[in-house]
Amino acid sequence: MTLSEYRRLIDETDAQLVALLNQRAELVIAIARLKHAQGLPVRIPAREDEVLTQVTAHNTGPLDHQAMRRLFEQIIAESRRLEHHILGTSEDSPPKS
Ligand SMILES: C=C(O[C@@H]1C=C(C(=O)O)C=C[C@H]1O)C(=O)O
Repeated sequence: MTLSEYRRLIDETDAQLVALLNQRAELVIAIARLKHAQGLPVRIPAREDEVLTQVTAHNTGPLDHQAMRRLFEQIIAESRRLEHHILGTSEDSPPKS
């Protein structure tokens, strides 16, 4: 395959990643509203650990577990940011009652 053909495949893969990340973000928004209604905080460290454990369990490379973990730590951080944006809260404040 040529360089431009590989780059075309990268572009298509990136488009799929963008769609999947936004699909995940829609789920995060739904969860944010449910947690807010139940008086739960945005950040649930035990759940974040579970997500990261599952991600590395599914990972078969060539990205190593640490690389995948760093990527998902960033995704989770952006998810929390989105939740706060949707709820009108800040990272430092406790959940609104
Ligand atoms: C989406 C949630 O909210 C936060 C974001 C998480 C994520 O992006 O996976 C996990 C836990 C929470 O800190 C959740 O509680 O499930």
